[in-house]
Amino acid sequence: MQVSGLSVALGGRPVLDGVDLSVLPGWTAIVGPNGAGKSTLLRTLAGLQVPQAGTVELQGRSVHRMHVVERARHLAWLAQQGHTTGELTVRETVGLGRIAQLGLLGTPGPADAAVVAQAMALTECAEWAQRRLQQLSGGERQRVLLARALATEAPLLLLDEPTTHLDAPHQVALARLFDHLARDSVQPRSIVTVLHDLPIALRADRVIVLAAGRVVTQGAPFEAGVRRALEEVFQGAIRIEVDARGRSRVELALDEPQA
Ligand SMILES: Nc1ncnc2c1ncn2[C@@H]1O[C@H](COP(=O)(O)OP(=O)(O)OP(=O)(O)O)[C@@H](O)[C@H]1O
Repeated sequence: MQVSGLSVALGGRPVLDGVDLSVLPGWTAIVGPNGAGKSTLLRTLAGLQVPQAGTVELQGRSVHRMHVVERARHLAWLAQQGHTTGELTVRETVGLGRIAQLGLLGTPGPADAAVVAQAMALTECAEWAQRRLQQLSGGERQRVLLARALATEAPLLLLDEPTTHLDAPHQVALARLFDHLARDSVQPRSIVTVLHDLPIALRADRVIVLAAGRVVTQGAPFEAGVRRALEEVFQGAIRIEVDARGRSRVELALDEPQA
């Protein structure tokens, strides 16, 4: 995906200001302070927010000009407050993801059921297949909505705060799942996540630091420029160090006096 000169204004205020970036294969984490424009950027990449200027292209075509079902075949989007119909069961909800491949009128067959079952297994929600969404906790619902996104088989996943509501083991499992999906030998996916959770974000292949509607920097989490940009945009409230294995480790600067 190629993004050029993207500018978005909401309520008469500029929210994104000339954003240029390329979504490369692998896992990309978008991070930055509250109000930086992260969700707006993701919505615009997903074709849901029309920009005042600039383009978002997938394989040379504007996502904003694609028909909604065609777009769903190319990319899956998970909202920060994911929309669900509480009356549906988990299996039915995940099954909705198949509309991306079948269209609105298609009839799912055994191959579709297998994709749905695999998506539920990957996010560990298969054991609730018959339960209704309204009977699930926030974290459980989040995993079902992620399974719905996986069931689309779209090669690009745009996920807004996918770790929200998840307990620590499931956050870790999700980071491993993103690694696994990005490196799958049969069906590798590009994954873009908006994340406040910096320890998870720093496990991504690539980090985009956004502040005040602009890309401050982008690169691998171990790059000094990325670490410096993060410490700066978060105003010294975090410290990032690189460990012996070359991994970036983040810590809240709880014991240091704030300037
Ligand atoms: N519908 C809207 N009308 C006017 N302003 C909006 C609207 N939606 C968002 N904004 C403003 O746009 C800016 C960016 O919002 P956005 O949700 O993209 O930020 P974010 O980086 O995802 O923030 P957070 O980390 O708090 O989720 C904020 O200042 C927000 O108040």
